[in-house]
Amino acid sequence: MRLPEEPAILEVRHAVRAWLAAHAPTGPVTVALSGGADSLALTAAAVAEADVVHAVVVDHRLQSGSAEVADRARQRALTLGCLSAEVVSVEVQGPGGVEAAARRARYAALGAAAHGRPVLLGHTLDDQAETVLLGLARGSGGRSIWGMSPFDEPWGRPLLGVRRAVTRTACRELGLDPYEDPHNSSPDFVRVRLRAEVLPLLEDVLGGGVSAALARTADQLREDGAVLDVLAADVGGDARGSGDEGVDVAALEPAAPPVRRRVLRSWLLDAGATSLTDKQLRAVDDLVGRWRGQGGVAVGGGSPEARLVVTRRHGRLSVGLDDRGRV
Ligand SMILES: Nc1ncnc2c1ncn2[C@@H]1O[C@H](COP(=O)(O)OP(=O)(O)OP(=O)(O)O)[C@@H](O)[C@H]1O
Repeated sequence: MRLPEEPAILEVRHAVRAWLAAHAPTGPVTVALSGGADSLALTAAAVAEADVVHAVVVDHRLQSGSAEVADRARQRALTLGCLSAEVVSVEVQGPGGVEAAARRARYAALGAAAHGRPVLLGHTLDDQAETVLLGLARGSGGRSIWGMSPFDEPWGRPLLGVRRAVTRTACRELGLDPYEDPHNSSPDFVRVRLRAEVLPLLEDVLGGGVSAALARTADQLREDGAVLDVLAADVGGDARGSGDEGVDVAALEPAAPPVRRRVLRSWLLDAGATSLTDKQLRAVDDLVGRWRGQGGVAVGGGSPEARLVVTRRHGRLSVGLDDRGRV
């Protein structure tokens, strides 16, 4: 299908072209197509810009008629010029609520269907702004306000600089009527209320440009954070030794606290810690940077009978299970 030379679809194409040049200059790509405006515009632009495009549509089977919605998206992908288009049905189950379970199932299915190709997702600048605001408000650590990365292999997000309104206009220019997921307008979802109520209010009070500013801030923080990650990988290589030998305090202590906490965080996650809080991480770091012979620090993880505890002995930190009464 030949695309019209209209401003919105040209903007989407430009974004996809720039992404391909930076991350996947040759070869086929997979597009994750929900049938919504963002991924429809993305698919059309990808077909125009990439060598070969395969589309994958995930049917979560959570609403009646979902198979028809998925099949319509599949046919659209073929009409737009994708070389192949398949629907993958998934079983949505497991912990953490339906939304989280659907996301897990979706990413697993998309990853499996991609056969090693980059998978392009239709997240826009507005999605990025919502993600950053959510992370900021929940206070779940610096990393949560980095937002989404343009390329986190295999996941590619070419539209992070494109407004949602542009993808909608692009669909109109293409004569496509995108699927409107009823969840996207249900006030039961925090993200929907952020989109419909909070961000417009912030834009009004602060005089506009809030979404773009949030997205820009995320980009800057992600770049800064990546530098700290590299430093932490270096220090961690010296301090952690091999296997479960624990952490050598002398190798870790000279590093700056944010670097130390990164090393400790990845060590603890590898050791099975879960839901690590900033408070716990700082208490573990105190065993390094503010040592005064204090006792062990319990962190999330372990089992109902025994908790995971970090202790310092003979210049090394170690982590192990301790029964609940002891520390
Ligand atoms: N059912 C689906 N099938 C294929 N791809 C999908 C599907 N749903 C979403 N996607 C892909 O994910 C992108 C983001 O979708 P959406 O914003 O609805 O998901 P989200 O749950 O907010 O994202 P995330 O899962 O990263 O939090 C879409 O533009 C599309 O590329």
